[in-house]
Amino acid sequence: MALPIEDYALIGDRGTAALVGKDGSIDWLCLPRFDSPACFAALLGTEDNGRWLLAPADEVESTNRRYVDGTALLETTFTTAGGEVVLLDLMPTGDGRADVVRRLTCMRGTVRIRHDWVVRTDYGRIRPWVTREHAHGNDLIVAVAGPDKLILRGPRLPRAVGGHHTDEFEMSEGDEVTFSTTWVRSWRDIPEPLGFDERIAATIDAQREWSAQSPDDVPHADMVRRSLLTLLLMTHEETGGIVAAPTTSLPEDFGGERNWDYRFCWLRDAALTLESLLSAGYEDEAFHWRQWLLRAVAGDPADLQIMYTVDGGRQLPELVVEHLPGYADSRPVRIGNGAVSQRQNDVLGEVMIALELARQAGLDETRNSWSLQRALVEELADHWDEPDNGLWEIRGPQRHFTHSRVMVWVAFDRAVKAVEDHGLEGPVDRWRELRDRVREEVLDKGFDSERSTFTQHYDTREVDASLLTISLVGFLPGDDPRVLGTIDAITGDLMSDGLLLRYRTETGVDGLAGDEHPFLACSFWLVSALAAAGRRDEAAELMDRLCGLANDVGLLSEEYDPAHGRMVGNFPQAFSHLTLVQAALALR
Ligand SMILES: OC[C@H]1O[C@H](O[C@H]2O[C@H](CO)[C@@H](O)[C@H](O)[C@H]2O)[C@H](O)[C@@H](O)[C@@H]1O
Repeated sequence: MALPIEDYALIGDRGTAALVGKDGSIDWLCLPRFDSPACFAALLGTEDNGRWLLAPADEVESTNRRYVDGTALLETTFTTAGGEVVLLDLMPTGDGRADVVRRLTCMRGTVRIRHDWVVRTDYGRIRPWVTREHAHGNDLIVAVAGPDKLILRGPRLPRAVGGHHTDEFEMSEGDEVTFSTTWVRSWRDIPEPLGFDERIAATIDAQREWSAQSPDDVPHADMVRRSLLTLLLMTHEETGGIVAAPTTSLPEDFGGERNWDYRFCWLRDAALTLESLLSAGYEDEAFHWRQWLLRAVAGDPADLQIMYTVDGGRQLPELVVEHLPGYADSRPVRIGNGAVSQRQNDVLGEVMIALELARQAGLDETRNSWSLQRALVEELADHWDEPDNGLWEIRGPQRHFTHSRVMVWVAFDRAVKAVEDHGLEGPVDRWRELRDRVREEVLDKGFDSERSTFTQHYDTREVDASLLTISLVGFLPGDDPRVLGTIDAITGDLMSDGLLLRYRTETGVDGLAGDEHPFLACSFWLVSALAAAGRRDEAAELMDRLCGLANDVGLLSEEYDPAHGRMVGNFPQAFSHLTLVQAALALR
């Protein structure tokens, strides 16, 4: 059975990423890309759905984990009655290969190690054909199934027992062994072995150099650095696509149906990620992502999707993986995401904010990049008053969500600014007129003057935590009485054990059964909104609490269950980490 979500840590090579458990088992890995089928899928099933374990065979007295400073290399220290062994896990970056490297070093005494290599391709369903071979001067194990070939290398190879490859061996103080699993397309030759020391050193150097730019003058600077590195791991190096999370179907409600696939590039999540990276001083990523965006949305602006595959593809149909029981029995396990065909009117606003920040950071518009933005704004100008599914991607009826309407205002506002402040060309009078019209409409229809709060949509008196962004995007000042009233209404209605829910599911607005837990990004937005309102002490106090919810290696999932002190939902989630960075910057 899978571990609690918080007992996993992330390693990755910016092509894909793996979850490594505190018990030394890699329980989730999709190869070669974030959205490829998993070949280790024990996270959503059992060991028989694929995993790679390296850990003491004897009882472990204590386990300590940390990332090697300034990097995403994971070090797990296991202490047993007999001694201590350190497991280093990484996926080397920058070489275009797909390898997982695991190095065990015995620091003290004697430790017996258990090795279990279980490859199951196609999301844990297919047992590959496994053979022992000899190539490049070494024995190795090769697992082949359909398009996939996985190669296990190491000084001591496990033997086939009941569909697993297992082994036990003893390590004494000073001993070191390094194993690797390499993925290639099944029709390719077995690649050269890695120079482990050189690849480990190069990966450390590259990640340290990148993370050294992370701001030090912010509260929780270590968490900010870890968040930025985590966002980097979710940015596909070759294409520039940014995934919302590297997992699918970690439940929002244990045992429930709220299980979604996040291994795709949402324009919203990616634009917000970019906004955080730019605000923290990372500018190179902006160019890369803008190129991804230009390719992904190229074509008729009417065909704009709210999410794409990592390479900008448009097909991600939502399917159910029947053979996986799901994390903590939470069915269905889904791949693909039906929200792809939704109308979400906020998305262009988020994209325009990110691109405005990129301009401010000195990234010049090319003829192509501006004409695309202009075409998208024009498309919105023709459809700006249509109802939508909102940023929470509700599966109930479409509505005029106030947050979406505010973000429509943002899209026109940033388009106007592009003309006024950056000298770009466009029908600015039309955009200005629409901007002002939608603003009046929001203030009229999206505000409940009796309660002195903005509302979730135009036909309700309910609130929604997304309304906290109203001041953050510049629609109203942070200390405007309507913003302050909204903060109070949201904290009054949506607080659960000191953390914010997105909205009240009891109203049935989202069209789903079951309930959910506080959504961490909303509480980070509250930190930013309180800071903008001048309530810095409250903001700082909440920020301290939120940072304290991260697991032992600084990672956050999508939601948190305060009653049981457990992480919930896909993990780690870009939304949580990017709003953490924004909140820390708001408190700078
Ligand atoms: O809550 C129902 C919806 O949950 C997912 O959407 C959430 O995650 C997205 C990716 O991080 C984020 O952009 C969105 O704002 C969140 O609500 C899921 O992708 C949807 O299919 C689902 O309806």
